[in-house]
Amino acid sequence: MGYRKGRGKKKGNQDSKRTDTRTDTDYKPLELDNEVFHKYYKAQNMMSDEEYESFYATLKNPLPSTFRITGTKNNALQIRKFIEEQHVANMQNVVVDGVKYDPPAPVAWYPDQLCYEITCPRGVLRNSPEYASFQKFLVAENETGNISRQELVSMVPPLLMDIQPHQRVLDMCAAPGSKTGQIVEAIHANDRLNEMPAGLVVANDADYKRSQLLVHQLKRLQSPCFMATNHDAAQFPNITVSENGVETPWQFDRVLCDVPCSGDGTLRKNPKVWKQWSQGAALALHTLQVQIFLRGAQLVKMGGRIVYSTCSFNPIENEAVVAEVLRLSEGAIELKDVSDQLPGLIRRPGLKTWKVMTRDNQFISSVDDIENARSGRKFPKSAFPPENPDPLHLERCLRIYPQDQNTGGFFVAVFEKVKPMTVADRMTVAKDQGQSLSSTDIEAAQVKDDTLVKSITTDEDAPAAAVADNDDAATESQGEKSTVVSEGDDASIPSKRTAGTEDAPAQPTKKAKKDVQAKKEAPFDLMAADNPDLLAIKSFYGLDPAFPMDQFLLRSDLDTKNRQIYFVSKAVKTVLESKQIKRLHIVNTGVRLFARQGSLVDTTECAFRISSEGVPLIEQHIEDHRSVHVGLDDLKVILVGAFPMITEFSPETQANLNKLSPGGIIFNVDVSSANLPADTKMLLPVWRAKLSVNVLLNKHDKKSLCQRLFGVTPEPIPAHIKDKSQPPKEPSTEETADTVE
Ligand SMILES: C[S@@+](CC[C@H](N)C(=O)[O-])C[C@H]1O[C@@H](n2cnc3c(N)ncnc32)[C@H](O)[C@@H]1O
Repeated sequence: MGYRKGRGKKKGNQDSKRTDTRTDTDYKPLELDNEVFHKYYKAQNMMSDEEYESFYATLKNPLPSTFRITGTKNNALQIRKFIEEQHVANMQNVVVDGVKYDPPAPVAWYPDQLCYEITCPRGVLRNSPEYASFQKFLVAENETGNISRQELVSMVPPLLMDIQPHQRVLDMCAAPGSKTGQIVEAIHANDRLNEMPAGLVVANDADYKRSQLLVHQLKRLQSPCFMATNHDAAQFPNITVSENGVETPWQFDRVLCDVPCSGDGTLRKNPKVWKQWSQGAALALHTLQVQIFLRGAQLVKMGGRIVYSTCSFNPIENEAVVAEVLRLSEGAIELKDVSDQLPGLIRRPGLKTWKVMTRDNQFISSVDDIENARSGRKFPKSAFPPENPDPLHLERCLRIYPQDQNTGGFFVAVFEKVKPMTVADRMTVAKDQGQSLSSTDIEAAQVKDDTLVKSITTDEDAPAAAVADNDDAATESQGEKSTVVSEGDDASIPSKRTAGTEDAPAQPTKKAKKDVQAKKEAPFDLMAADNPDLLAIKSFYGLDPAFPMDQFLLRSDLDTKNRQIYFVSKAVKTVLESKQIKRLHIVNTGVRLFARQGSLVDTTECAFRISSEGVPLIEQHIEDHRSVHVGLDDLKVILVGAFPMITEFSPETQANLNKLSPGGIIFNVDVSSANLPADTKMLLPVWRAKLSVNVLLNKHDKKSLCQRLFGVTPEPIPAHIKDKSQPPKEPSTEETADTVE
């Protein structure tokens, strides 16, 4: 159901049009209807007339909410068990105002049933104690990263990418990052004790602010394999990387092109699209979509997989783009038949023919039908159906319609690179034959590949595209000529308040081409393995001798006092060592493992503490001589108190703390008696000062944990300590790490 603030009058015949019926003095219901939309899609013959009525009617109903359980499979299965036993079991007979509501249920086609659907309306969530308790659980687990709220159909593209943990993956249009989250999780699916994550996930977006949102979203996953970049995907740069001493063009095992689109598949979630929808939106985006997909096809390795997706029903953004890129790739990529994957997911075949509509709502079958040459440029030739579609196998595309399984709409197509397409591909073939090229030769040859993408030009007069999300004001101001580009998963965009950023601004396609980087990022400099700080850390914490000491980064604009040390995967390191690294606009990479204590560290052997986000990664690789096993009572002391004295802990913990010299330690908390999913591990970074200790969590995490486990709010940090503390300058961390004696 859609609401917008304001004074606008309802248009059209209200008797024949279904509208949202909620009444609220501040809000006017949005009209859930659009005659041109209806005419346009009815004419596409996507389904029978009867089914079409059901399709159209379903679009007016609110969307059920869905979430997936994240993390390694073992952990995820434990959480599922907990949900079933502790929540679903209690929700079998929820009755609100005389109506019985079904409990949340796993989605049958989702692998291992790790995704749940909640169909009851929002009011029930608030008015049923069982649902309210479940909702509280979801909020807490969402914060810790154990679950992720995401629209169901948006989960499909990453699942069809068939990602293996060692692979290199490029997500070309990634913000706000719902699908990137799934990709990162797939890369870490096999994380085991003493095994370093090996893969690489590059999450690119042309919009710098949205890239920052993405980084914020992905932070909770803390992956050393993750890198965010800021480029127009159609011009994603060519760089070479050294692989076993051989200069090799940088390519990926998997590429996702979840391109900007008109977003009418999200109508159930974004009702404002009803009003904004126009036939021109898809036409304005078609060429950019072709460019991005083509560039993605160039960047995928031989034998690699590329997935193209939109949250639009429009064949101009879907099959027409697929047909054009298949034509341009000259047989190098093939549409894959994935009908055996995700059994149970109802999908319909791609269209082989479709109709194009003019601004005055007339259907035309070819560009030649347009008399005016200038408006002809607004109708790219490739937007029309191909003359001979059969060899393309467009039926292998997946169309997901709302009425089939009560979801949003989505389009997905899966491809494999079967023949060389670029110089990079030809080099791979040559490498297999023991030949190699110099980086200068590779670069010269790459110019030819670049020309292909650049030769596909967008219409200079095309209307600007705007990103549609939950911010009504942002989209209402776009006016008639705007094209709505939906990110599909606005549920996962942090609110302005929590994200501390503005919602995404309009995203004009023309501007997006310019690779404008809004802010100059601090460099991501690799540290020498024998850096004195690293050696001090290694010996103090007892780092495993096999730990890769050459994968640490320093963001060198930070002063020495608050120095932050980050860790990256081997694959990220290889990229950072590229001779052309300056071409890549990196927005973020690396997990912060260590941070230098700002002050009062003279008494310690090592001034670096382990950061909270680094604990899960490092704890398997350090000796446990800096670990202290504690129970829930001790946990309460450290969470509730601000800098509790060592004497406030249990006698056993006091004895253990007294054995340790001042410096960073880890509290290994026994949570077996807490009402948490089985096998929950709780490891907290702590600074042990001479007489007191301090948990090194940011104040929001500390408060949330404290409230969740003990139902109380932590004591505030006394003002005289606050003044002395020197929080690190790294964005978004607010650790008050210093202690006083
Ligand atoms: C459909 S949304 C992506 C949603 C995302 N994959 C997810 O699952 O959260 C499309 C994204 O493309 C970005 N975009 C628009 N033009 C672009 C371009 N030329 N190159 C790269 N990204 C672009 C927009 O900023 C927007 O974030």
